[in-house]
Amino acid sequence: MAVKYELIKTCAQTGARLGRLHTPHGVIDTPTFMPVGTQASVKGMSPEELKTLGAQIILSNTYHLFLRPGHELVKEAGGLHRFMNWDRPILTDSGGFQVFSLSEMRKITEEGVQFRSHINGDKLSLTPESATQVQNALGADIIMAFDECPPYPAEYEYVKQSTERTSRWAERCLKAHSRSHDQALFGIVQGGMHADLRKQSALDLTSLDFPGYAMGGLSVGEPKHFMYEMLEETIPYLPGNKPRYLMGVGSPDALIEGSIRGVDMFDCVLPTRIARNGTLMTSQGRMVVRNAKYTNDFGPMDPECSCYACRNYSRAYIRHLIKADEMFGLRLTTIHNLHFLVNLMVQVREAIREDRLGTFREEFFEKYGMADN
Ligand SMILES: CO[C@@H]1O[C@H](CNc2nc3cc4c(=O)[nH]c(N)nc4cc3[nH]2)[C@H]2OC(C)(C)O[C@@H]12
Repeated sequence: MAVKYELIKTCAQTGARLGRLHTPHGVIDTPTFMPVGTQASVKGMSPEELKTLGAQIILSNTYHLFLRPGHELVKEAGGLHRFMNWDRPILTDSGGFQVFSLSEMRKITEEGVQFRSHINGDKLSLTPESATQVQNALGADIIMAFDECPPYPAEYEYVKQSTERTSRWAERCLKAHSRSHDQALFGIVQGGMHADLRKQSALDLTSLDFPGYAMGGLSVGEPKHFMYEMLEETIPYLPGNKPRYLMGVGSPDALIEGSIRGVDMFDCVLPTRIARNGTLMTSQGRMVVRNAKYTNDFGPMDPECSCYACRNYSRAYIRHLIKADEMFGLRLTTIHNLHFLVNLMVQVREAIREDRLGTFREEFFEKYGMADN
C-alpha cells in the first residue's frame, strides 16, 4: 500500500490541520516531528527507546549512507528497516542539502553534483537519477527528490536559476523512481526568500502530481519571520489533500508556528544535537544542565516531563555524568529532548482537535519564553 494522506480536520482557530499519513510501515498522526537518524541511527537511541518516547517516523540520509556503508550493502541487508531494526516508517532525505553542508570541492551542473567525500576525499557524484535509485535501494517509505538548497543569502538570479533547475531535476527523479517499491517520492519546493519564485516552484512541482510536498531552502540561517512568510507564500499553492513537510525545523516555537500555517511534518537535528552538549528543552525554556547551579539539584530536569530520564534521574546525577564524560548522561538528555518535541506535537494535535491551537501557542510561549529556542 503506497503512502496516503487523510485530512481529519482543520483547526477553527488557525490554518493548522489534523491528519493521518498511511505508509507501508504504519500510520503517522500529523502534525508530527521526525527524529533524525542520519547514519541509520538516532544517535545513542535504541529503536525500543524511540518507540517508548513516541517517535512515529524517523529520518535517515542518502548522502551519508551512499558514502558509508553504501546503499548496496543496506539493500543486501534487506533494506534500511531491517538493517537498523526499525519497523515503523522511515523518510530519507535525498542528499542535495548534505552535499552542500558537508562536502568539499562540489561542482553543480545540469547533470547533478560532483563532490569529494567528507570522509575520505573520494571524487563522487549524485544526480537526480542516482539519488533516486540509492533511495529505492535503501527502501524508506518516503523518499525525497534530489534538489539544490540555495545558500542564504543568495542573489535573486541565482535562486531563480537554481529553483528552475530543481524543478527539472524533480521531473527526472519521477522518471527514475522505481515503481516496484511502495515508496512515495515527495517533491521539494524551493525559491529562497522570494514569494514569486516560491509560487512558481510550487506550481511546477504540483503539475507533476507528487504524493507529498516538502518546503526546502529554509532553516538555513534566515530570520524566522522570513521562513514563516515563505510558508504563507507557498502553502496556498499546495494541494490540501497531500502532506506538507518543512525540512530542517525543530525548535518548539517553529514547530508551533509551522503547524499553525498548515505544515504536517518536521525534522531537525536540533534536539539530539543540543542534547549532546547538555542543553535541554524544558517546559520553562532552555536549560543547560551541566551548569554548576545544578550540582546539588536532586529534582528532575523538567518537573512537568514524564520521560524515562525525568522520572528516574536528577539534574545533579545527569550533570555529574556529563562532567564525567559518561555516555549514559547524553543518552538521558537525548531521550528527554526527543520526548519533549514528540510530546509537544501530541499537545499540538490535541489543541487542533479542540480548535484552540492559537490559545495553546500563547500559553506555551508564555511559559517557554520567546527566546530563540
Ligand atoms: C538547526 O539545524 C541546523 O539547520 C539545518 C537544518 N535546516 C535544514 N534546511 C534544509 C533544507 C533542505 C533542502 O532544501 N533540501 C533538502 N533535500 N534537504 C534539506 C534539509 C534541510 N535542513 C541543519 O543542517 C546543518 C547540519 C547545516 O545545521 C543544522
